[in-house]
Amino acid sequence: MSRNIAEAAATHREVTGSQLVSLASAHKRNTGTDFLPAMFENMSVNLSATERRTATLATRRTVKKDWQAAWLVRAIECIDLTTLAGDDTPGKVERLCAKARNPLRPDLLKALGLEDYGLTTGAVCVYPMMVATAVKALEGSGVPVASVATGFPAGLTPMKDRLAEIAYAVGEGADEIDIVISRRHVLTGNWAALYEEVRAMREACGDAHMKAILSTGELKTLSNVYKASMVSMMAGSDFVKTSTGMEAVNATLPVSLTMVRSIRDYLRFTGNVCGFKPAGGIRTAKDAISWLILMKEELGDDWVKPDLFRFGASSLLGDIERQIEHNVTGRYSSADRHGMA
Ligand SMILES: O=C[C@H](O)COP(=O)(O)O
Repeated sequence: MSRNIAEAAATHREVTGSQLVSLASAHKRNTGTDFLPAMFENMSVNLSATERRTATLATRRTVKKDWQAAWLVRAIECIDLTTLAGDDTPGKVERLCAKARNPLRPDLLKALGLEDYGLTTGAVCVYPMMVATAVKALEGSGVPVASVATGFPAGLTPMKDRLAEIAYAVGEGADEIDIVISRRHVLTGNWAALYEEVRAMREACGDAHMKAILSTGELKTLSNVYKASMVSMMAGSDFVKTSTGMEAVNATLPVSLTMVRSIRDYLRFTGNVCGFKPAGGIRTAKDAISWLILMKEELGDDWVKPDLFRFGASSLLGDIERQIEHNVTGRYSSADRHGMA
C-alpha cells in the first residue's frame, strides 16, 4: 500500500486520460495578449447546464483507498495555506509556516511511506505586512510565499496605492501576488478598464507570479465570470482565482467550471497556459477531491499539480489530515487533535 501511495504521489500516474494535449512541465509563463474583445464578448454561459455538469462530478468517479490517500497528498501539495485575518501576528504566521513545512504528522507520513518525500503545501498566503515573517520562517523549505495586495479584499483604494502595495510585498520577498480586480469594471461592462488595470498590476509584479482574484460571488452572472476570467488572462495573469474568502459566496463548482472552461478556451485561442485557484469555503477532504476531479476531467493532469492548481484555504488541511489518519488507521480522531489549518 505504501509503495503505491508513494509512487502515485510522486508521479500522479493514476490520473490519466487527459482530453487536452499534455503541456506537462514545459509550459511557459502566460505572456498575455492584446485586448481582444472578440475572444469573449459574445460568450454566454448556461447556468443550468453548468450546474448539471458539476452536480454529478463527484458521483461519476469514485476515488477509493490507496488512491484516495494519493489524491489527498496531492491536494496538500496544492494548498496555499492561508491566514488573512485582522489578528494575524508574527507568531501565528510562524506556526502556519511550520505547518506548511510539515503538513502531515510524522506517523502518518511513515504509514504512507512518504518519510523522505519532502511533502509541503503549495505556498503560504498572508497579508503584505506578514510577508517578511513568512519568508524568514520558510527559508530553505522551497515553499513560496504568496501575498494578497491591491487593497484586498474590496480593491477600492486608489490605483497608485494598489500598485505600491504590490511593490511593497514583492520588496519584502513575496514570490506570488494575489491581486483583486475591480468588480465595478465587470458590473459596468468596462472590459477595457479591467484589462488595463490587470495589465498594470502584472507589470508591477515583475518576476513574482500573479493570481487575479475575480470575487465571483459579486459578479452576478456566470457570463460575467467567464469574461472577467478571459480578460484577466489576456492581461497576463498567471492564475485566475475565484474569491477572496470574504464574499458572501466564495468558491463553488459551477463558478470553477466556468473559469476552467475559460482557461481551456484561452489556451486554444492563444497557446498560453494559465493556472486556477479556487479559494474560500473549501474545508473538507471530500471538497478537495471534487475539485481535483474537475481539474483532471476538464483540463487534464497538468492542472492537478501546484504549478497550475492551488486551493486557497485556511482550514482544509486539518480535515485532509484527519481523513488520511482514517485511511491509515481505520479510525477518525476528533478534529481538535489536529493542529491549526
Ligand atoms: O484565499 C484564501 C481564502 O481567503 C481562504 O478562505 P477560507 O478561510 O474560507 O479557507
